[in-house]
Amino acid sequence: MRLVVVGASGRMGRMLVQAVAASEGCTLAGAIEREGAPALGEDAGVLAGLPPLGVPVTDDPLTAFAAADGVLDFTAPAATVFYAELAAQARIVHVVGTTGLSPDDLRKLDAAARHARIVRSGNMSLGVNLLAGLVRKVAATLGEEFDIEILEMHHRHKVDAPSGTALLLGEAAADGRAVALAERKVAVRDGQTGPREPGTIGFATLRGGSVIGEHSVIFAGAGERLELTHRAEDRGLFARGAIRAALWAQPREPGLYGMDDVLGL
Ligand SMILES: NC(=O)c1ccc[n+]([C@@H]2O[C@H](COP(=O)([O-])OP(=O)(O)OC[C@H]3O[C@@H](n4cnc5c(N)ncnc54)[C@H](O)[C@@H]3O)[C@@H](O)[C@H]2O)c1
Ligand SMILES: O=C(O)C1=N[C@H](C(=O)O)CCC1
Repeated sequence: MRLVVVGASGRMGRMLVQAVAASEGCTLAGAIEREGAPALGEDAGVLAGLPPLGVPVTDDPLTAFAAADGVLDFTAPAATVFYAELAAQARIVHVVGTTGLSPDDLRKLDAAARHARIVRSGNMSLGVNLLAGLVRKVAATLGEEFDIEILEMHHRHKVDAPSGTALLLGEAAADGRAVALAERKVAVRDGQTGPREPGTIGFATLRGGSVIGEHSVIFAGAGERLELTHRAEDRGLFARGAIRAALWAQPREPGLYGMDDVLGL
């Protein structure tokens, strides 16, 4: 499968280039960065700490997409919406790892998925997607007498909160309780908040250092507390998940898929 990495000089972009180079059956068909990015013109392999791959980083996605079967996109919301339209026009697979998308951005991805095969997930790891299934089940089993709180920590460079993973886990909890997350979500507490409103799903965000990604879903009841935790130890995990998603999506019909589809969960 010929894959283009957009955001090729980012933390995830470099991991994706490494993972494509290491994946049998995959070749790096292009490496794209934003206009003016310092990495333009550099070899994508060298940027990723590999020997040269003969693929220079460019800001010309049209040419790259025309010669590709799929695009791996861990960039920023506006860029992802733009690439979704291009990928749909080129009829290639679009794997979206970007988080922090607004409801309007998500509507645009839905529209693009009428023509494109899009796989989007706030977390491409097997562990987190398994955890989401467990959270759904525990939330359904325990009921509202257990308060649900989602705690996450990431590195100091992360720009969105709550994390895409925290929101994915929140959706799973809400789903387990057959409620809408948008109506139950409490993402900020400050000052005289009053007591906790029953049935809400709380989010707490920590940022610092080089933490790759840690998430705990806490079910706090009267006299006991259940905590389910995932710790990512290597960004390569997300990159390998993205390649798995691209290979899975290649023979599918246009549509918007999740990692649960890819992993058969
Ligand atoms: N879903 C997952 O499993 C998962 C895992 C890790 C990170 N992420 C998400 O991936 C995104 C990127 O994370 P990161 O740590 O690599 O960030 P980063 O800032 O290191 O990298 C983002 C890269 O995208 C580039 N970029 C921005 N606009 C662009 C455009 N229009 N065209 C091409 N490139 C563009 C930036 O220049 C940068 O190099 C974030 O939203 C993060 O939350 C998701
Ligand atoms: O480093 C990041 O940024 C990560 N983003 C995803 C999220 O928002 O959950 C996945 C974990 C790493």
